[in-house]
Amino acid sequence: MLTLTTTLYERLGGITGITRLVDDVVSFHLNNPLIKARYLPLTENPEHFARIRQHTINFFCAGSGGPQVYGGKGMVGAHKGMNVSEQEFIAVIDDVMEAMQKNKYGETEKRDVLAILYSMKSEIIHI
Ligand code: HEM
Repeated sequence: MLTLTTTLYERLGGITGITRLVDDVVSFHLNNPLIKARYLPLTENPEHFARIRQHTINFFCAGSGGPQVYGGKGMVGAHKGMNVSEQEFIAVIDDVMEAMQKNKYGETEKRDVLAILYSMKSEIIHI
């Protein structure tokens, strides 16, 4: 029997769709009163900002089945010392869901991304 599978990466629109999504998420974060203080300092250093943005795009691509290689820190290393709260964690996920809504992704894709993000909770909060 022939089985056709589509990766989440493909369903997210590949590198083009994911780049658009990440840029929308960043812009939502910078306007979200619950978390903007965490991200605003990044805008003061354009090179650092560009590096984190590129890492985040590659992280999403690689994590959803794309060919890109993620070269940033692991989730514990990236968030250690921030003592991120549960509320901030949910705020980040809410922004991702809102950005997916804006870009008209389907319920299946939103559910898949939600499950992947939620699974990282213990590597990100209170560390
Ligand atoms: C599932 C949720 C999350 C994922 C998948 C995620 C993912 C990432 C990734 C891939 C990076 C780039 C690391 C690097 O370039 O080495 C990063 C950096 C960062 N994250 Fe998260 N993150 C999440 C939640 C959060 C939360 C809740 C906060 C705080 C509100 C946060 C704040 C930051 C900040 C400030 C940076 C930049 C760190 C730096 O300047 O080196 N993240 N995150």
